[in-house]
Amino acid sequence: MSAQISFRNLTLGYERHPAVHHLSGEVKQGALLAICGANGAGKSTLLKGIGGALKPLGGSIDRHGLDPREIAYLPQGAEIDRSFPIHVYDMVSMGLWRRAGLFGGIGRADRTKIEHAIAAVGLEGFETRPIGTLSGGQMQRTLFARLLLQDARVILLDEPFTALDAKTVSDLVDLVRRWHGEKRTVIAVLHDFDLVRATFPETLLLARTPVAWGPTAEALGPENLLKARRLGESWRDDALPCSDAA
Ligand SMILES: Nc1ncnc2c1ncn2[C@@H]1O[C@H](COP(=O)(O)OP(=O)(O)OP(=O)(O)O)[C@@H](O)[C@H]1O
Repeated sequence: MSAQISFRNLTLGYERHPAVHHLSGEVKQGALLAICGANGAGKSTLLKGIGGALKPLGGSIDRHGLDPREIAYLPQGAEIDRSFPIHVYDMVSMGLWRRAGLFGGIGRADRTKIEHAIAAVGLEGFETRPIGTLSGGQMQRTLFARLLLQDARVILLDEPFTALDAKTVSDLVDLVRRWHGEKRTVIAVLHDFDLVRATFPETLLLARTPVAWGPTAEALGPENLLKARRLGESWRDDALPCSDAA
């Protein structure tokens, strides 16, 4: 498989303070990659960099000509405004916006796609529910239905299964497996190592710098986890990029 996303000595951060640095490597087309690491390790920052919301402070990200519309991004739950007055059906239909355009209108074929996506996540009957009244699991199912409609080549998921019950996790993991079977590239930030070991063949263990990147069993081996923990004890949020600190 050829490279979908390549990193070359990448530094990402905020106000010139790096949150991810010295990351080099490539994500192959069709990869199913977990990003693991402690709180503050730079995982969400890296997803934002891949999605293009954050520009590198140093080094580069090469998306190999991928149209930005081909990248779908599911942020952490806390970043989603549930007070926005919108129904499940309309929220899911937003998955079509990038392709149809905001004022493109929704035709009969699109309505069928929306209905299928809602059915695929088990939310039939919830179409007219305001999203503010959904449980956490129902909301996450709604967001996965929106991702289904986005039909993107690359899917970025930030802690997609946090605070969900076992049935919901199992249903949503099935969708991730389906995307993988369709040769889409899926990159997910996850804290549940058992889930990662069972589902994700490849893992990047991050502690601001990459600790390990490869087959999950090796990347999450005891030595790497210990190294990641040690690195985590020495982080400073006011650190400068290495080029400035030298
Ligand atoms: N918008 C921002 N402005 C300034 N600093 C930020 C911003 N977002 C994140 N950071 C900092 O960057 C560092 C990495 O944060 P990031 O959210 O990428 O970590 P994470 O590995 O995803 O953590 P968690 O597991 O807690 O979600 C942290 O020190 C965080 O405080």
